[in-house]
Formats: sequence, C-alpha cells, structure tokens
Amino acid sequence: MVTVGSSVVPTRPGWRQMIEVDRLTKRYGSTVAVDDLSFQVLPGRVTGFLGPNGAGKSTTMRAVIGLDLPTMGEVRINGRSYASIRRPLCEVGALLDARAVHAGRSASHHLLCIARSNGIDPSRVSAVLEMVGLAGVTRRRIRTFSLGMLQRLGVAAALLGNPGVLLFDEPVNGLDPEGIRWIRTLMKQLAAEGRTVLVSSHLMSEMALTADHLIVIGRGRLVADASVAELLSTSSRNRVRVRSPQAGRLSTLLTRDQPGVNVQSGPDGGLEVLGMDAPAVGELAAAHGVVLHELSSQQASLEEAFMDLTRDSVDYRTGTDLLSLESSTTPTTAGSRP
Ligand SMILES: Nc1ncnc2c1ncn2[C@@H]1O[C@H](COP(=O)(O)OP(=O)(O)OP(=O)(O)O)[C@@H](O)[C@H]1O
Repeated sequence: MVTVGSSVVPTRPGWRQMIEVDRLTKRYGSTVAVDDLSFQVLPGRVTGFLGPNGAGKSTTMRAVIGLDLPTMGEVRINGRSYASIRRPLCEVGALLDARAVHAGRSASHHLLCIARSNGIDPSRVSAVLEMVGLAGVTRRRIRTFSLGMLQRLGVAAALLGNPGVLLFDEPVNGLDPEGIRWIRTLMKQLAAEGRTVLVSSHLMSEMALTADHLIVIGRGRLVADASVAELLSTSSRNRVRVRSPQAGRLSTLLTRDQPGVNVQSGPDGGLEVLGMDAPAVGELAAAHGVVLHELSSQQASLEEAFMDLTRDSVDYRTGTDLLSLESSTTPTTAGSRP
C-alpha cells in the first residue's frame, strides 16, 4: 500500500530551506555543462527543472549535493555548502540515479546501511518502505527489482532522513501510470509540508500537472524562471480560434495592415489567429459587421511553450524536427527572466 501523508512525514518548523545556485559553471574538459547559471529554489512549492538533453540539469543537481565540484560559482543550501552540513541526509535528500545501488542487498538492508552510516533512526527504514509502496518486498534482492521499483527505492532513500530539501532527477522514469500518479501526489504533498522540492522531467504533461514553478535551462544557461501560468501566458503559440460564415473576409481583415498577425485555416473551416488576442479579434469583426459563430482563446501546452523557449538550445534534433521548425511561422518567445 502506498501511503503519503503528514501522518507519516510530520511537518517540521525548520523546513524553510532554499537552494541557491549562484553563478554556477561546470566544465568537463572542453564541454561546458553548466554556464554561469543562477537561480533559487524556494520552499513550499514544486519546482520543475526542465531543459533539452544535455542542458546541464543532472550536472546542476549533482553540484547541489556535492557530487560535482563547480569550476566556478557555488551552490548553497540555506546559506551553506552541502559539504558543511553536519548530517546531510537529514537536510537534503536526492534521487539522482535509481540504478546506483548495491544490487546484492535487499531493499531493507540497503536502506539500513544508509541509515546507520548517517545516524538516522533505523525505524525510518520500514516507514519509508511503506511510504513508497515497497513494504511487501523488503527482503528481496535489489537485482530482481524493475526500474519502477528501483525508482521507488531511490525515493525511499531520499526520504530516509526526513529532509527539508529534496531533489529528484527524472523520478517517473520507468513508472507505470499508477506510479506516475503516486509520484505527482508525493511531490505536491512534500511541498505542501513546507519542503523545497526540485524535480527534473522530460514529461511536459506531467510537469504541467505537478510543478508550481519552472526553471528552464538550455546549454547550461538559464532560459526561464517563472510560474507555470506565466510561462504559458508568454508562449507565442497562444492563439485565438474563430469560426465565421465570412471566414475569407475576416482573414483578410485580420492580416491587412496588422503586422505580426498570422492566420491559419483549420480543418473544419475555422481560423487560428496568432499574434492577436480574442477581444481584439471580436472587436475587429464587430467593427466590420462580420458574423462570428465561435471565438475562443487557445492556450499553448507546456510542451509547445518549452519547444519555443528551448528552440535555440537543442543539441540533438532529428530530421523531422528540423522540417517542422523550418515550416514554423511563429517567432521564439523568451520567458520571464529574474
Ligand atoms: N562526467 C562527465 N564527463 C564529461 N562530460 C559530461 C559529464 N557529465 C555530463 N557531461 C556533459 O555535460 C553536458 C550536460 O550533461 P547533463 O547530464 O548535466 O545534462 P542533462 O540536462 O541532465 O541531460 P539529459 O536530459 O539528457 O539527462 C552534456 O554535454 C554531457 O555530455
């Protein structure tokens, strides 16, 4: 049984911690993985960490927990470096690589070893295994675990010290729909308890449901630091759908003398208008006596907004992607920057 709730993980008044990434640069030889990156992750909300493949998300997360030393800049957790925290697992929990476990151990032995070496009460082991839904397989060797089970075990390890700061790198990888839903609920619950939650994912639809705030990076640099709503509202793919028995005339009116307005025909004879909001379309139609049968604002999806934002920082692109970019008529929109 999966249990997520404040009855299992009590709220602690000390959970007002924040992660500060301050002018972080990380180079591996000639590769600049992270490039003068600054942002803050605040408590009480789920912060999604997005970026194309190779953008530097994992490197940044590793730097937060001291696994990678910055080439320049620093990362602070509540004002201190990870190395200076006396009992790190009780302040910061992280799931970065679910496969990085001793496969010959059982789930409970694995967690017990971590608990012992970090001065954590061993009673937490059964508590966290219960929380992540692995209570029925505590004695099974980890080598028999599926990827989804490994992810759950990694989440259990991150929660072991009941920390106020949590980092999850692609936690839904390998999870089934029930598992994805469970992770979503868990993230929100942890944030609602006042913790600081940073989670990376490539699943935009999932991020749209889970995150309150987004940090988007591309080629190691900050692209956007904004709420989900702000980010969606700035997308150039926001459009107005309009249907009219005088569609041809309306289309001419919309594009005539209106720089930046783009009108496309939909399959049902409707029009999709980019570069103008719904009230302006309605007023223009009314001023010229054009009858409207439908007028609605269509918001871009997070995936569309993400594609806009990161268009210039995608390192790996297929031929099909290139074709669709070339045929795209909409300009790139930058999100709000701090
Ligand atoms: N240990 C390393 N040695 C050399 N290069 C590395 C190392 N770790 C990461 N890189 C490089 O740094 C860049 C950023 O990688 P990173 O894994 O942080 O990106 P990411 O955003 O997490 O990518 P993905 O979404 O594909 O997981 C990439 O070009 C990667 O090849």
